Amino acid sequence: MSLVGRGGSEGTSAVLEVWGQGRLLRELHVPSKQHGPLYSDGWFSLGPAWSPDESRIAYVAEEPPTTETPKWSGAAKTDGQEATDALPTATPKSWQGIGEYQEDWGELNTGKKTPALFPVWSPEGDQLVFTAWPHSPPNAPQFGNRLGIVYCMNRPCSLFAVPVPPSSSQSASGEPVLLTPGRLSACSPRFLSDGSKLVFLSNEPAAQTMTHMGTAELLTLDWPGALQNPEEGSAHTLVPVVQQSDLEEFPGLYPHALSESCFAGGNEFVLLTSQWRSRMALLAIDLKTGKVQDIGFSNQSWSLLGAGQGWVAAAASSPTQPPRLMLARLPSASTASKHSQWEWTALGPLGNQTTPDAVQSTLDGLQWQTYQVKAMTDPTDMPFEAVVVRPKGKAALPGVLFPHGGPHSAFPAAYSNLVAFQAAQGYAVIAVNFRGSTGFGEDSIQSLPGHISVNDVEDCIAALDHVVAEGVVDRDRVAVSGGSHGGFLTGNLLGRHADRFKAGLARNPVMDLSLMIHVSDIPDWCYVEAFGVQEAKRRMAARPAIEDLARFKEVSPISVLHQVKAPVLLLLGAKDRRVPLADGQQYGAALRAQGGTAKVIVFPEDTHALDRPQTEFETMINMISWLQQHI
Ligand SMILES: CC(=O)N[C@@H](C)C(=O)N[C@@H](C)C(=O)O
Repeated sequence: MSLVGRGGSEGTSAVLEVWGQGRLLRELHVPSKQHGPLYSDGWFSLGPAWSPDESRIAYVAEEPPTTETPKWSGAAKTDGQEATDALPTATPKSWQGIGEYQEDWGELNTGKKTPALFPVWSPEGDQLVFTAWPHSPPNAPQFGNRLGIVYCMNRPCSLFAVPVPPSSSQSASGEPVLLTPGRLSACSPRFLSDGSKLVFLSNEPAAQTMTHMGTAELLTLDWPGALQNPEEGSAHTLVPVVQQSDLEEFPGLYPHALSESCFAGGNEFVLLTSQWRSRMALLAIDLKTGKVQDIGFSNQSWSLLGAGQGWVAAAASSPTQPPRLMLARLPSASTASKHSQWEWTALGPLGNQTTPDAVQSTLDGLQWQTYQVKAMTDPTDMPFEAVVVRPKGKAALPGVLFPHGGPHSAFPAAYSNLVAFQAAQGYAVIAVNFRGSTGFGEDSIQSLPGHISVNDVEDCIAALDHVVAEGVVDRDRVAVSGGSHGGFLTGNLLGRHADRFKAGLARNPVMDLSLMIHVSDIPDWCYVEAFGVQEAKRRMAARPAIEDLARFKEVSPISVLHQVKAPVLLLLGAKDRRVPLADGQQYGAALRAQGGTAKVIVFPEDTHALDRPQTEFETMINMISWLQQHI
């Protein structure tokens, strides 16, 4: 039977639908006094889950809101008066106050306050295993607020098991057991089908260093041994952190989570999608040896959809090919270690939507290539890459330099509407995976904090010089475009290399860290990236020192605004809690005040990603028109 959870209407906080035999079999209405809204956001929960015998359901929901009736003890006492107890009549009975402000989990998690459970059922159905995030992270005790969690794998988290109470009982029985002592990070618990092991991910380097993303580890715990004897060091590391790797070598793991159905070949493999240099790779990891196989075609980016009943389903795409549904029969245990045994069949476009002929012929007219670029600042021995998408042909084209956000993320050579659209309009889009991007080893990630506005900026220039020298891009017709930290790079490139760019396009850009630090849901990010890991740990404070603000200013685009010559388009989300609206607005106003050209568009309902369908459309139209006007 399958389960669907949805929000309830008046009086109920959730409805759980039980489906079977192609119809709705049962609806369970949960009264709103029981708990708040149901979670199925893919971070705190994937939605409701059956116990192994399908007799019980576990899910994550918001705790009921706390309300408080204000207390008042009558008039203030004057000198010489005897203290009296609060007057019972002084407490209003007919209404409730709103209670103390409760923090939530920041950008994209507005209103989510106390979920902190992501349960999976133990194989016997007698325990729930879950990930818990402490509300005040032990690696950043200096901040008085809860810190944002989206795109932040550095938030400490642990695995716990809690005994499931008997059906007759209303409350949990027994204390939760910490399964991962001694670790700052453990998440995504998944049981092997035979119940012998718990497989999980750890983002230990990110949690230790505070960089928002890092190289992950894959680990196992014996079950139920881990429950009976949870000791530091009892987890077995299957895939360790990779510090650095050569071009053809495995560069480490960068998954966001393990998928719900991630095991293949009985208990032979765990499957996951991970950044591999400038590509998303589909990996099969041998659960006995930890050997990692890249099982997709290397000219595509992959995304695992699920595995089960002898099959693996995945989506594969490239910058010039929208995602296609791919299916492979799971190889038998004896042949699975040979790469050639993974034979994929393309079933057609994902979502069953055929690509219209006009779109297909436009895409057929595009080409893409990944370039290896040499760094010009220290450390020069670290690899980085640029993916160029452009119309077919030999002529040098007007270029759009396109650095990604994060900064510890990457542009994978996968399909992107925005990039394909700009290439289809005659531009060469140069997506730069500068040093510090994910997918190139932990040393590369750690090389950037403390050097932002220098190394990331100079890598973008080196990538641009490289493709100009290759004859791909016309040096005199270049724009720079990016979002968030990519917007930070856009602003810095426009100011620090003003003669190189004819236009700038920035989406929710970080233009002034000394402004952002006070209002963002990730103030720690400003310290780590501006000062570097060690110095950031020494300085971090909820109330930054004057010298800290000076450094934030120094690395920020706002400090080189006076050198900007290009017109700048700013696309901003009014509900962005990561890089608040004021950051882009201040930049636009200051650019105009010095006689420059700024066009500012504010999307009133948008958050950081600017990804609501109409916003995406308007963003693309405005960007292309800006490019056509100015380069
Ligand atoms: C960690 C983080 O959110 N950093 C922002 C400044 C940023 O660049 N965000 C990325 C993820 C983005 O592309 O929006």
